[in-house]
Amino acid sequence: MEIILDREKYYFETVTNNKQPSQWLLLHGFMGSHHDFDAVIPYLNGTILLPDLLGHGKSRTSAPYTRYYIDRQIDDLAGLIKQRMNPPINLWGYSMGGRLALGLTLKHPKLVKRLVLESSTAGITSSVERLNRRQHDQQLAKTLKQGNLFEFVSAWENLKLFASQKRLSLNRQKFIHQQRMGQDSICLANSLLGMGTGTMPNYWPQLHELDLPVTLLAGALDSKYTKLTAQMEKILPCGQRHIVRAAGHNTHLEQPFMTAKIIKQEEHYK
Ligand SMILES: C=C(O[C@H]1C=C[C@H](C(=O)CCC(=O)O)[C@@H](C(=O)O)[C@@H]1O)C(=O)O
Repeated sequence: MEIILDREKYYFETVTNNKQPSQWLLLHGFMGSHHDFDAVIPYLNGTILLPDLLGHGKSRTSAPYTRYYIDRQIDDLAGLIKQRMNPPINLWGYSMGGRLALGLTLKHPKLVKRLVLESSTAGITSSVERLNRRQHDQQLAKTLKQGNLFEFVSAWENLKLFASQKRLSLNRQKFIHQQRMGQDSICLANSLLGMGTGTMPNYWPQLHELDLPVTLLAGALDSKYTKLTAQMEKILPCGQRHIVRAAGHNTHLEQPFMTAKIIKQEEHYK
């Protein structure tokens, strides 16, 4: 299905698992798509909306990088929730999708009743680190703008962050590789420039405002995001962190059953 949000065409799919009233909006990560959560969806209850985020999958655009600013995308997704869902909803973001989900919940708190942040962050607090990250992302964007998608994806897949994915079945590795190789390199470059981790606001000072249940997920093999989620849990009034054993950054891909079990276990209490 497609929807026009602030003059941009978004593609999304809807899965209805059962007659449970739960509503989920699932936001994929960088270079992902609505297929990102295929392995975990069968374990969820109710109705699940899966958009391709701006510049990803079938939501391609010729818009400049400024259209990707997180605040613009937050308002796009708020429009999707208001027009196609019955808020407040359950919102689950993975990695880049988690940064977007956090920003959406902070800006539109009435739309979200529960937030799940998988392997995500509230941004970079140090202005020097932010500048360094922006410069790093600009270099990555330059590679993509030169059309070197294969070179970019190969380097990305060899990041330490994704080392555990080399233990996945060849089918699963092929799935995620093809999902990345199927992207538009110019759109990816603009996504990095417009809403990279160094460009987004620093949300850390606002975390204490979130009075809704927040489930924090991190893979036991992902040392960077296990530390980041521990810091977030200390600040969040209703934060609950779970470490997914035998998983790295992408817990829903590497351990879909355990990831879903944690999500549903928390659902029981809320
Ligand atoms: C490389 C780092 O940060 C990137 C890693 C994860 C995020 C992401 O969405 C990855 C999705 C995937 O490939 O499965 C990405 C983002 O938030 O946009 C980060 O830039 C790092 O070392 O933190």
